Amino acid sequence: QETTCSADDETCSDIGVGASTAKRKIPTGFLNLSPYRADIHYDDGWFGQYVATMETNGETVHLDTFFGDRFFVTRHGVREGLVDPATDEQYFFTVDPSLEQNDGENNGVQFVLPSHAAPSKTKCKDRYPVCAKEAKRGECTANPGWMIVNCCESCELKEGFGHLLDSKVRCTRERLNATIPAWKEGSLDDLFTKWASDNQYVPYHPRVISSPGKILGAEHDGPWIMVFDSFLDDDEINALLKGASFGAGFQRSTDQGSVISGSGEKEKVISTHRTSSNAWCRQECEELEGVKRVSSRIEKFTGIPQNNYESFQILKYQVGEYYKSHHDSSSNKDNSVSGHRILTFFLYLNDVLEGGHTHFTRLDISVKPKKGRALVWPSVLNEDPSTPDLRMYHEARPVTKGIKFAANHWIHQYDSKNENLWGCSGSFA
Ligand SMILES: O=C(O)CCC(=O)C(=O)O
Ligand SMILES: [Fe+2]
Repeated sequence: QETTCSADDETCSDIGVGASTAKRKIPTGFLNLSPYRADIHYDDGWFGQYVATMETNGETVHLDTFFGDRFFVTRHGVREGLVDPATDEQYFFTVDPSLEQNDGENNGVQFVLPSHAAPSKTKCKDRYPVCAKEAKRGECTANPGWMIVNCCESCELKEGFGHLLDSKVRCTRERLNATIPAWKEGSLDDLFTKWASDNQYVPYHPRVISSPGKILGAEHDGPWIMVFDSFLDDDEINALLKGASFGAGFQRSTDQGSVISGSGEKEKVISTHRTSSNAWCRQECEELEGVKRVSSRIEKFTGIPQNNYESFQILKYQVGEYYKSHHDSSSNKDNSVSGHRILTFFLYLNDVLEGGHTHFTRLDISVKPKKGRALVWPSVLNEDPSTPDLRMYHEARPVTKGIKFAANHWIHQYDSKNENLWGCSGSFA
């Protein structure tokens, strides 16, 4: 039978967050007849909360909802709304008592996304009712990437930003003040030579694993690869691990799919190449004392400003999990604003009982995870830092016993802070 609940009833808060009056629970079926995979979002009056994905296979998604709940649908993986082409109105669905069916079998409410539902032809559109309010309080300039893409209409009205929806206009190095490269010819050799020979690095226990001509005590002749066995102390490791649980926490790793909207959004796809989970260290995590110490140490080591770094990405591998062979930068010319990832600082945050080695597949060099160790390698050529070094493919071997925690700190050839702020890196986090 029907259940009722009030705002302080826990069962009311699974989807129908913030109910102020008693709400009646009712199952809703969502059926997708359109050719687009579609995400269902609970309308929280703000930017919505993702609840489920509707496939195009004719299967109904069943959700427990409450009367009064409102939902909207977007194209899967991005926030581009699906609209009725006749009216250009986005599909919203309110769970209304008048829609209740009681035919014995199909009790509840049904929402059908019709076959003609499609992304809007109007590109500069508000995707959320709250856009006007957000634009008014200055969000188009404070958070321009997200806002231009999601609240284009309001940002055009408020700031004249409509033309910036086109990522080719919005995302140029000139516009985003990202024209000075971190490395020129020879910078890479100079840096690794300094790390391997200057006494100031001795406390971090440097070791050259591979170097051109086997110079400076390398085990292998090849591109530069170094480790610092005492790079991190326990406080720093604990800070990174603690910060990993802030925000969204560990999520199954995704890849960037292809660009699917003119504004430059890329779909997130679950990776088969990589079965680990990862968390991004942003905001409060980046404020942690230990985390700040690690990033300023890396900045001091490299002489490359923080603006060129991505946030720490923290990785978790359970038994059997791996990351197959890949290159950390794009393997051809990189026309993105921040350019190639030129250097990877890879940090091991624990000792792994067995497995989990980082293996350079084309060089056949393996590095064992060890708590506090940093593994550092370039992804571009010394002679020309705009060209990827294709010898640097590597993989994370499966963990066979225990668990592995590690962190990436990727450094770009150009400033990446404005690129992120202006929504030019394919993700709008
Ligand atoms: O886990 C490892 O050893 C390597 C991971 C890696 O290459 C990456 O996350 O890009
Ligand atoms: Fe990698």
